[in-house]
Amino acid sequence: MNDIKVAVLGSEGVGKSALIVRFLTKRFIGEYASTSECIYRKRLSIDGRQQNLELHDPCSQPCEGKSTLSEQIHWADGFVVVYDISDRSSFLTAKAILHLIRELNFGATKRESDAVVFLVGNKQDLCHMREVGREEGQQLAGETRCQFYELSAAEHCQEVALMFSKMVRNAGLHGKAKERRRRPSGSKSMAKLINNVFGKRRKSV
Ligand SMILES: Nc1nc2c(ncn2[C@@H]2O[C@H](COP(=O)(O)OP(=O)(O)OP(=O)(O)O)[C@@H](O)[C@H]2O)c(=O)[nH]1
Repeated sequence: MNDIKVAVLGSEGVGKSALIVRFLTKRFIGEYASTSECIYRKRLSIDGRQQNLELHDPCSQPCEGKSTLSEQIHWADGFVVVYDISDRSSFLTAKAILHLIRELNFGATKRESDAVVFLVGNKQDLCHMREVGREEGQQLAGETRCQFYELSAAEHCQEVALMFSKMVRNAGLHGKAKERRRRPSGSKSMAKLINNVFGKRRKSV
């Protein structure tokens, strides 16, 4: 059985951990300790087939053994690139990441690679503080040939689950066939994940 590897990328504080935790536990906890990057593993049944999912949650802070963005891109079969709709600079970072993915992901065919890159505008509940229009997100997704979602990890449980399920399905179908470099990164069990969601700085919203 092949593992499906999905990297959740984006600048600091956009809600990468919140989205992953929402998907894995159905909960929004609000604060996440992330002093190290980690891979969360989950076994899923997709279209009646058992799949092992590995979700990479990078650490935005400098930390020991931290992988580079290029290494993360080479490792993954699929990408969820996240920005915060209330933070324009995070949108610009997402744009740069999408361009790098397109540049480095040269092995995949166009059809394959289009299906496995998602752009996610998170924190949709903060639309009163919006700095990035929905149309801008849609336009960037069109330009970089990826699928676009606006979501709120805080408020949208089902939508977050649907987005990740679609990614897992697409990455399972179109994942890189070539042998990939594996990052020797720490993995966390679900119990450890729940125990680790404390102690991080709080961003006031
Ligand atoms: N209002 C609102 N806040 C959110 C949402 N998602 C995440 N947050 C908050 O944003 C802050 C950062 O969330 P994280 O999930 O830690 O962000 P991250 O991208 O993993 O951050 P790093 O690990 O530092 O890169 C936390 O205070 C979360 O509670 C959301 O959908 N809405």
